[in-house]
Amino acid sequence: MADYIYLIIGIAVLLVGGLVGLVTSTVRRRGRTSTPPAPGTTTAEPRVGDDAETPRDTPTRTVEDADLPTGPVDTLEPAPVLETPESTAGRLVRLRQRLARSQSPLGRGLLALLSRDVIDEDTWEEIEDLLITADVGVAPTQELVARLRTRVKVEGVSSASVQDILREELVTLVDPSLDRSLAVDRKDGKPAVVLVVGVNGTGKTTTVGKLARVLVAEDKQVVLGAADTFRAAAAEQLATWGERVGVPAVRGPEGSDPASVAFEAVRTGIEQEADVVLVDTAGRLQNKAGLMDELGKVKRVIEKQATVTEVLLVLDATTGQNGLQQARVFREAVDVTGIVLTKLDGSAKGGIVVAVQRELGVPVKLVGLGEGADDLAPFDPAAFVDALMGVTAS
Ligand SMILES: Nc1nc2c(ncn2[C@@H]2O[C@H](COP(=O)(O)OP(=O)(O)OP(=O)(O)O)[C@@H](O)[C@H]2O)c(=O)[nH]1
Repeated sequence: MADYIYLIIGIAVLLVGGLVGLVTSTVRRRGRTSTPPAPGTTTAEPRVGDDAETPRDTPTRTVEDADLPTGPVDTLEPAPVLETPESTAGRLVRLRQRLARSQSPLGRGLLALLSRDVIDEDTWEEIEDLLITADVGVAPTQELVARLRTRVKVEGVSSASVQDILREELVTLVDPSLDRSLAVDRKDGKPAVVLVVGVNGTGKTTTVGKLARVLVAEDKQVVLGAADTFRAAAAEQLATWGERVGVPAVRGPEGSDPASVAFEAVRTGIEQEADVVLVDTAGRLQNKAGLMDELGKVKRVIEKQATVTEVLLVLDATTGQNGLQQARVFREAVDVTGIVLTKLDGSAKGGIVVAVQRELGVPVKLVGLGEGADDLAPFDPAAFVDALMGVTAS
């Protein structure tokens, strides 16, 4: 009897052992043949040392409840949605008010002084001080005060006439006769080329981006050239400005020759039959000779293919005399044809418009009035003076 029991136990042990061996080898075989999980995904099977799955609070859905895709699944990236830049007319109305807010202390101050019952020598001195504090510059200030003195003496000082006299004389000072149009039309069957120069931090790259938007709003086809190869982020920044409005940006590796990037950008512009190529440059002011070499070379290289139709110098309105010093250095390095005065929204010293035009003998063509993408406007002397005097309706 005992023999039988031992025999049955023995057979049972063999059977269980065989069964366990069979199951293990099947599992191993399955593990070898299954495809490895895609990167970033987790396997469903727990492994040694794995924690148990966190219990889920939400009720599980049955297959019938789940929303199944009805059509083919689209795996393509959605096309980027291009922005529509604000039209020039629209931005002028908006920016005029901003200009008036920042510049009104000068206009209001002048008007208050000229409206005094008696305008004596002290008053004229106060007027002079006010103009000089607003960065108008000594010579233009003296000129303006001389003209105001004469007219006040001849025409009297009723409050209405004083306002008119001041307005007219300020417009004359800003010089409405200067040609402020931008040379951005194709020339000789080639794109116009605008070289944008200025010290880093003045808002140069931002201005190129904003200007591209102004031109796109005018239905122009634009190509950007990131010839500021000194700072890698500048090229990146410019490319982003371009992408937002569907404008291509030609860039080179960090530290590469700015002239070769400018050349490539113009070549691309010619190939694509663009209207304008806007070239951003690095304006390191380490010394005048270096700056002249760099900008001179960029210009020469561009002109092997197309004419540089415009050289815009970007100046920060908040830097006052420092900005004028920069203007002098750049004027010697390259033929500046227009000035872009940025950050006028952050400075109550709008007189810099007058001073910088006198210094360079070239007009302010554009003004930057904020960090927004469409906060760049053409400079209009009459609108500027109206803003100074708090008149925003014209
Ligand atoms: N408030 C105000 N800020 C401005 C204006 N224009 C530019 N900025 C700001 O000025 C800063 C410098 O602008 P950038 O365009 O990077 O200056 P940059 O001269 O190109 O400098 P790099 O790229 O180093 O060559 C940014 O924060 C801009 O948003 C403006 O009209 N008003």
